[in-house]
Amino acid sequence: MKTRLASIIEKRGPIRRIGVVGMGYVGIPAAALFADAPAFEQVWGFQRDSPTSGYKITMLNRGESPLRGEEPGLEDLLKRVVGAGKFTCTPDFSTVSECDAVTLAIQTPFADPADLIPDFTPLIEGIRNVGRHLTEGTLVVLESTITPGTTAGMAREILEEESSLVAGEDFALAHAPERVMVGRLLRNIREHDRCVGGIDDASTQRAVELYSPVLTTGQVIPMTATAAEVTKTAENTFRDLQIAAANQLALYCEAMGINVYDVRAGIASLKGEGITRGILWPGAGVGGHCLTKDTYHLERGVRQLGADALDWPADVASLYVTARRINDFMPAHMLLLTESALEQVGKTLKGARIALLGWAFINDSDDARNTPAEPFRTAAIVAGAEVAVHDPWVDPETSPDAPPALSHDLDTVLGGADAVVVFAGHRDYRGLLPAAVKEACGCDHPGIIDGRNVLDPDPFIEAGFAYRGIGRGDRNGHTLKP
Ligand SMILES: NC(=O)C1=CN([C@@H]2O[C@H](COP(=O)(O)OP(=O)(O)OC[C@H]3O[C@@H](n4cnc5c(N)ncnc54)[C@H](O)[C@@H]3O)[C@@H](O)[C@H]2O)C=CC1
Ligand SMILES: CC(=O)N[C@@H]1[C@@H](OP(=O)(O)OP(=O)(O)OC[C@H]2O[C@@H](n3ccc(=O)[nH]c3=O)[C@H](O)[C@@H]2O)O[C@H](C(=O)O)[C@@H](O)[C@@H]1O
Repeated sequence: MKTRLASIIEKRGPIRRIGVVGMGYVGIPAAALFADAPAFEQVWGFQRDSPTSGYKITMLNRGESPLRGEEPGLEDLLKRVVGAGKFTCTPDFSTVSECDAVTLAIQTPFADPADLIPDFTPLIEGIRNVGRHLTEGTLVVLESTITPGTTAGMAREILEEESSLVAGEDFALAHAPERVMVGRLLRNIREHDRCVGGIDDASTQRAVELYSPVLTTGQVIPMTATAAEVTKTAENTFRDLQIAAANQLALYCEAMGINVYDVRAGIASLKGEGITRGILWPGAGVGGHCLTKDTYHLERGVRQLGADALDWPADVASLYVTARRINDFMPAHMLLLTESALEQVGKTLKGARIALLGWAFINDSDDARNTPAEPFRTAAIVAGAEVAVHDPWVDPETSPDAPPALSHDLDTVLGGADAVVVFAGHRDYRGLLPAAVKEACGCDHPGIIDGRNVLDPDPFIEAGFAYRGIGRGDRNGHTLKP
């Protein structure tokens, strides 16, 4: 028996006209790829004309990308689809009434990182605007990373309230999370498998029809909307968990006086017969706007959807939240290593000048969102140190996350430093030479603290540095060379 919705969709025919709400890192490449697919005839990018992002509308209608950083292929693709008249950006939501499908890729930050409650205000505004112009048979897809239960809960309620239509009967509703990484947005959308979940089968099938034409090697994986929400938040939760396991092992190896990278190589050598130990890399901490929040979306989801049904051992904390605490501890450990190196040369954090190398949260990138270098810098200043920051990738003028006095001049930042602390594994730091660093610092025994295993300790120790490294229990207790 065909459902009412399936009949309405059949009468409406194939998806031809698409709306994408939110012209950001996710929405722009998604809209451009929809516009480039022969299956579709028109795509609108709905971008609110806000003081911080309204400028994107004009740029996009000129075929220019407003995104920072290199995105291979994006500018050419935008010029092609804008030139062909297949993509238009607009702040006018009334055009939603012409769309067969509308996706929402709006940011979902935390109002205050301390309470880890998501700020859904922008998303709610977007959902409301879509609801106001929603027509029968339209598919609505949430792409933002959201707390499990949001699509079938809050989003459904708002859309129904604004449209006076019923989800699952008059319109289709689904969640299709994005798995892109900045710097490879187009490739990731085309090649990653895409989890797609509707609130019912007809919604799921309609969403499969929407995403299939833009995938090249990726496959569509159909499931329910809530399962898709859990998939997205859990895959980042598991990555954060794996990193925390590597960080815990690094702390143990430091305490036992051994080299964690030897242990890591040993563990990773166990392969074959389906046995793999995907051990990730320990480091100075976990940043970004995904791994730092998605665990808490998952935790909130199980509390909202399954609190009464959850069977869990008494007085045992969530493994996932514990992993977050371990990763968030790493900047404090970096400060302890810095203090230890300074003590070895008769200095204290108080009054010391620290050269912090690498502000971005990820190697060779300008993205500094939630960088672990921030809590380190704050704690070092509270302890009485002066901190100079170097990062050749982060633009002090345009990056919203740049610290005060960030410099691109390494010698200036190193000048007078009592300790040099590597926080991001930028390729720029892999070639640091002890003699040059020592000359720039201008003291006999600088401290060198390696948070990303980019330096070979021995040449620095031989040159008289007080070396410390994450997981380098085999070197952290070295004697100071003259
Ligand atoms: N950036 C990334 O690498 C990834 C992001 N995600 C998720 O995708 C979602 C979007 O993230 P980004 O694209 O990075 O955010 P973004 O901040 O780059 O883009 C969001 C855009 O939506 C616009 N916007 C906000 N409220 C609006 C409204 N009511 N109406 C119309 N436009 C509105 C903003 O002005 C902005 O241009 C988030 O939930 C994020 O967690 C998921 C995977 C990867
Ligand atoms: C499961 C997964 O791989 N999720 C990816 C993740 O990308 P993200 O941009 O957050 O970068 P990331 O490589 O996870 O790094 C996050 C942080 O973790 C640190 N990190 C990473 C790997 C590692 O072995 N050790 C480590 O300390 C990095 O230095 C960085 O500070 O989150 C993205 C997202 O959800 O936006 C997602 O699209 C990406 O595919």
